[in-house]
Amino acid sequence: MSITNMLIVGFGTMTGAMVEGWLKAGRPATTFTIYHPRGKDVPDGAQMVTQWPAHPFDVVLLGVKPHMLDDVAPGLKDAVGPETVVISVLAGVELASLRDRFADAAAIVRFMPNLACALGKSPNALVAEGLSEAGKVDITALAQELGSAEWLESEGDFDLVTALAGSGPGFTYRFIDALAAAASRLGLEEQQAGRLALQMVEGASALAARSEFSPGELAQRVASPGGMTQKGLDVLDGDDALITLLTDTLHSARDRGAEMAAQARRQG
Ligand SMILES: NC(=O)C1=CN([C@@H]2O[C@H](COP(=O)(O)OP(=O)(O)OC[C@H]3O[C@@H](n4cnc5c(N)ncnc54)[C@H](OP(=O)(O)O)[C@@H]3O)[C@@H](O)[C@H]2O)C=CC1
Ligand SMILES: O=C(O)[C@@H]1CCC=N1
Repeated sequence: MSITNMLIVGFGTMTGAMVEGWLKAGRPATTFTIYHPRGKDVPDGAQMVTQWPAHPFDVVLLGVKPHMLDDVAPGLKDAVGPETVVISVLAGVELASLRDRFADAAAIVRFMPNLACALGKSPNALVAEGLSEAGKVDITALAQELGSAEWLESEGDFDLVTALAGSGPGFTYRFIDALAAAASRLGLEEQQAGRLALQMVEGASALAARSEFSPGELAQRVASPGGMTQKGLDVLDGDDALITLLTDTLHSARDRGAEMAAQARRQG
């Protein structure tokens, strides 16, 4: 298979970032047809349609909110043909639930990106059923244009991976704000605390991404024995405080994925 046309249903924050990334990676805008019942602005060269297409596409990308799956699935009966790969970024919605709605599709792919797609820096988790070897090559290329392609052997960990890599930016932004708020509580001017926290995280993550050292080793390189950093790390590490907090965070997000999966199963 080779992907020359893609229908996008649900062109919002997430799929908008994906298209931005694909365009930056050099995919032609003419690849993209975007369906919205009331129309909306799309990138130059992409096509906007307000009626359901009457012909099949290479790829149909689902980007509506998970609870809206059944609002759009019936309209896709002609757009999803026997050669079509359906890609879903819907959190929690399982392959089997998607297959229930798109019985004719060649393959179903769950694709979990994050908003860094727009910069080509999203870690993209993937799991599929029905995908040929050639299809896997094409979908891997699509994912790599937005960052990386992390194929999972099975769907069992998909909600956990979603919590880590899909929701993760939300948790990271909260961490940045919390650092700034903490500095502000301790007396630093609020705006300055915000700037320092954000630039610190940007530099630290860029360094970790290209360093020969692991994050743990880098932390040791920052912490002079008996110095300031070690005193702070002792707070984060004591009683596994940070790990416990993040385990609870991922656990809660993952469980919500399971609830959403159950809702999509019930509707099918
Ligand atoms: N945001 C994120 O970081 C991530 C989101 N996701 C997944 O992406 C999906 C979308 O989330 P997100 O982009 O944040 O949400 P948005 O609300 O930004 O996007 C959803 C889009 O769907 C459109 N829409 C609503 N009804 C229809 C319809 N009947 N036909 C066509 N389009 C319609 C909405 O248009 P309108 O506003 O006009 O109603 C909106 O633009 C979710 O399933 C989520 O789980 C996955 C990973 C990360
Ligand atoms: O919050 C959500 O449900 C989606 C999944 C990952 C990011 N946003």
